[in-house]
Amino acid sequence: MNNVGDMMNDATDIQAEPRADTPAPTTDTLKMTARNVDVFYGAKQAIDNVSIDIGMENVTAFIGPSGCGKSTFLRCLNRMNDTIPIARVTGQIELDEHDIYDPSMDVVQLRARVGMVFQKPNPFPKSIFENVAYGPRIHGLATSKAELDEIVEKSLIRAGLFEEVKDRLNDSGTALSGGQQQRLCIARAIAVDPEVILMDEPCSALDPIATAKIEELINDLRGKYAIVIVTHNMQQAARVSQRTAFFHLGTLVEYGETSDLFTNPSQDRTKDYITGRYG
Ligand SMILES: Nc1ncnc2c1ncn2[C@@H]1O[C@H](COP(=O)(O)OP(=O)(O)OP(=O)(O)O)[C@@H](O)[C@H]1O
Repeated sequence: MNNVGDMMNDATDIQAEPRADTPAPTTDTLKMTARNVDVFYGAKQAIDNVSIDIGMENVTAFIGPSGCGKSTFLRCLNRMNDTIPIARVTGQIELDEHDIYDPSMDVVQLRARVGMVFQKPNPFPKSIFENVAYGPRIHGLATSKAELDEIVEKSLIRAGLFEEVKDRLNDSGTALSGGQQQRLCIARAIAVDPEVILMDEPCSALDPIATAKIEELINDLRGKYAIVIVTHNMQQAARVSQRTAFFHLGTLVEYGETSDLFTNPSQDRTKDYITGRYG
């Protein structure tokens, strides 16, 4: 299925699944779980009692109107909110059943295991090679130059960029096109061997062709990493994800199979959103 319209047509083929009330992706290997998560910025509450399970095999999309808390919640999953002084997170979030907010958790390691790709491509002002080599080097993943070269090449191949840059690895990463820069950022995340990749509107700064390439890449990476993507674009959620979580006003309204949520939402608020009544 390629778009929401196709889904509507194919609605009769879709298997019924447990719905919003359960946070569990029933057929996936569980990778991350969040329970009763609240996030406050100072006195303002941005996330209210969110519980969700993130599976390994499927891409999970977070959708919802602007300001509903999608990015805030995404950033909880690798403690990126720690970098915002007024942000306070309560509740429990586990990665492979280990509490990521436990004081013994090494946040640098956590962010290698749970990598992040941002809205605006943000390569370091260094060469293409160095952008990818930096993480493996600081995490001690290569014992020789040959090993480091191999990691860089493999990561660029996996990010679908190698063919375009193999003859100019010493050129600056910032000289690439926006779409190439975003794939470089994905290669950078991949290079430290993550288990989860969080993507915060990774295509919002890209043109349609670059967007299509990133979506194709997400499909290729599915199953190799648990992938969570925040997107404003419902067609994109339908194209790349198998699970969708709909957020509204800081709450998780509904979470289920993407095909199910778009064709047969269980909540009125989800229905209003996907039919364009607000947002
Ligand atoms: N650093 C911050 N300091 C204070 N408030 C913040 C901060 N970041 C987000 N917020 C507030 O938290 C709420 C949720 O914002 P968030 O960016 O998570 O929503 P979103 O659904 O990702 O929105 P968008 O789709 O527009 O990116 C909003 O009211 C926002 O103003």
